[in-house]
Formats: sequence, structure tokens, C-alpha cells
Amino acid sequence: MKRNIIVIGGSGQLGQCLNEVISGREETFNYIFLSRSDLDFVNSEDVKRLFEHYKPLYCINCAAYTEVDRAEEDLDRAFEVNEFAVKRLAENCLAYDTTLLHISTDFVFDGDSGIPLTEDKPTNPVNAYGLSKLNGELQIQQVMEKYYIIRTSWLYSEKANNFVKTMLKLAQSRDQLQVIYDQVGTPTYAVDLAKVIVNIIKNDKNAYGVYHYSNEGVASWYDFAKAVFEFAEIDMKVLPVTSSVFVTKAKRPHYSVMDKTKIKSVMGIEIPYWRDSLNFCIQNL
Ligand SMILES: NC(=O)C1=CN([C@@H]2O[C@H](COP(=O)(O)OP(=O)(O)OC[C@H]3O[C@@H](n4cnc5c(N)ncnc54)[C@H](OP(=O)(O)O)[C@@H]3O)[C@@H](O)[C@H]2O)C=CC1
Ligand SMILES: Cc1cn([C@H]2C[C@H](O)[C@@H](COP(=O)(O)OP(=O)(O)O[C@H]3O[C@@H](C)C(=O)[C@@H](O)[C@H]3O)O2)c(=O)[nH]c1=O
Repeated sequence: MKRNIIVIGGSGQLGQCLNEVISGREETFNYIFLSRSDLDFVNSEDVKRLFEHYKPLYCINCAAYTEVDRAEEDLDRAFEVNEFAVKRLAENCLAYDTTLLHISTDFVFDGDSGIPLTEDKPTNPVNAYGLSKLNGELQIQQVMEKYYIIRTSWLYSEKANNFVKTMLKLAQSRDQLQVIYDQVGTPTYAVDLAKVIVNIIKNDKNAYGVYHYSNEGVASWYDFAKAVFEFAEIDMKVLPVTSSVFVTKAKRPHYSVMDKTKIKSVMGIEIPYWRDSLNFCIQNL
């Protein structure tokens, strides 16, 4: 009998991409995608029941509180979802001998480094979302050993809401946009990440721990926006501005480029260049 894999946050951006990547191609495992209406994973009794029912071999957690600015004022909810619900999820994983594959973020770093960040670099979040996600990581590490925590950055795809979709939407009503150029990182196509998740599970090497994954290369949000309009063939004036001009409620790291040497060597993967994946995504929209 096929063993179960439960995916929490199955109707979010990454959850939908994962669903598409495995759909019709998965022969080894029985994937169960759970949207928030199937499971509010803050509800500990429901989570317990779910584990008892499916006895999953893996739990992939794509659910999170991801509204970075709103989290600054909605602290209780952000920490409930990103820290405490994650702790209880880890406890259930431990109880059922389930491997947890959890997604975290480049926003656990403060952005003061100028060189790509390895997994062992000290964390120091500059906003509430980043702190809640870091606390989630720490809770997992305190509770269990069979976990993969994948930190990723600047996710976009054809699905749900993301920066690419925001830019294309704004282009319908504006003829110029201001976009920040003093925050540098790497855009990541959520479909590329979803493929890596499937790969890690399929070829599980029991090499548990924290991994960094983004697409290859480096960009500012300004570069990212320019590339969106280039590939979408939209004539848009994009003005480069600093974070002090385009002010947001939450502070964001200035530099969050991640070093992917570990995931490439341990998992034996090649990573697409961010512009190639972005072009593919935009032609696919
Ligand atoms: N988006 C990005 O740029 C980045 C994301 N990440 C991380 O990647 C992961 C996936 O992000 P992404 O798919 O983009 O995010 P989305 O916001 O698209 O998806 C998150 C999903 O979590 C669900 N969710 C929130 N709270 C609960 C809850 N209590 N119970 C059940 N489901 C819940 C949401 O449901 P609903 O839709 O109903 O709110 C949503 O479907 C997250 O861990 C995020 O922190 C890391 C780096 C960058
Ligand atoms: C809409 C807009 C945003 N920006 C800036 C604000 C911000 O610094 C940056 C990105 O804005 P967004 O709000 O779209 O993205 P943001 O929510 O900051 O994205 C982050 O989400 C969380 C979940 C993560 O984990 C991070 O890796 C990262 O992807 O672009 C502009 O400069 N001009 C604009 O017109």
C-alpha cells in the first residue's frame, strides 16, 4: 500500500505548484493536499486527528502567515501560525515518526552581510514575520530530528499572489512605478522549488537539517520588476528608489542572497537561473 504524504497549506502558492508538479506523475506516494478549509492547522485537535487518520510518512508544511507588513500589527496571529502551530505540527510528526519538510525564509537574516548566506550564518530577523518564521524553525529543531527546513526567497509563480502578479496588475492602471533597488536577493520560481521538494522525498538520503534554496543569480526588486516587464513585453517606466523613498510598514533585509552549495552537493541538483525561470513563468501566464 502507498504511504501517505500530507501537504498543509495545499491551496497556497507553493501548495498549488506542488500539486501541479506531482499531478499524474506520482507513483510511489499518496499525496493529500489540505487547504485551510480542510484543516486549520492552528487547531491542535484537528491536527492530531489528521495524523491519527493518515499516519503520514512525510508532512510538507506549505502553510504560513505570509503577509509581511500586516504581521507587524497582527503579532498574535503571525506567531500562532508561524511558531506555535509549527511546534505542535513537529510534536505530531515526532509521535507518528513522520519526516517534516518545512519551508522558511531569507527574512530570518538581517541583511547586513554582503556575501551569500550559508545555512550556519547567524540569524537576526528585522521584522515580525521573519522572527515568527525563525521561531518556527527553532521549535522544530527542539522537538525532532527528522526534518528538512528549506529556506527560500522571493517566491513567485502563476498561482496566488506574488510580486510578479502585483507588477502586472499595477501595469494595468499606471504608466510608471517606483521600485526599490537597495534590497537585493534572488527571485525563486515556486515550481522549481516544488520539484526540489519532490526530489528530496523521492531520493531521501536522511540528510536532515536546514537548506537554502532559491534560483541562481542575484537581483534587486527593481531588477526583478524590469525583467517582468521585459519578458511580458510591457512598456513600463520603472524608477529605481531606495527603501527610504518607498516606505513599508515592515523593514526588510537589504541583502538576503543565499548560498546554495549545500543543497546542490547533498541533493545533487542543478538550479535554474532566475531570469530563465521568470521568462518561462511569464510565457506560461
Ligand atoms: N511567498 C514568498 O515570497 C515566500 C514564502 N516563503 C515561505 O514559503 C511557504 C509557502 O509560501 P507561499 O505559498 O508563497 O504562501 P501563501 O501565502 O501563498 O500560502 C500560504 C498558505 O497557508 C495557508 N494558511 C495560513 N494559515 C493557515 C492555517 N492556520 N491553517 C491552514 N492553512 C493556513 C493560507 O491559507 P489562506 O489562503 O486561506 O490564507 C495559504 O493557502 C511559507 O512557509 C512561506 O513562509 C519563503 C520565502 C518567500
Ligand atoms: C508593490 C511594490 C513593492 N515594492 C517593494 C516593497 C518590498 O521591499 C518589495 C517586495 O514587496 P512585496 O510586498 O511584494 O513582497 P514581500 O512580501 O516583501 O516578499 C517577501 O515575502 C515573504 C513571505 C518572504 O518570505 C520573502 O522572501 C519575500 O518574498 O518590493 C516596491 O518597491 N514598489 C512597488 O510598487
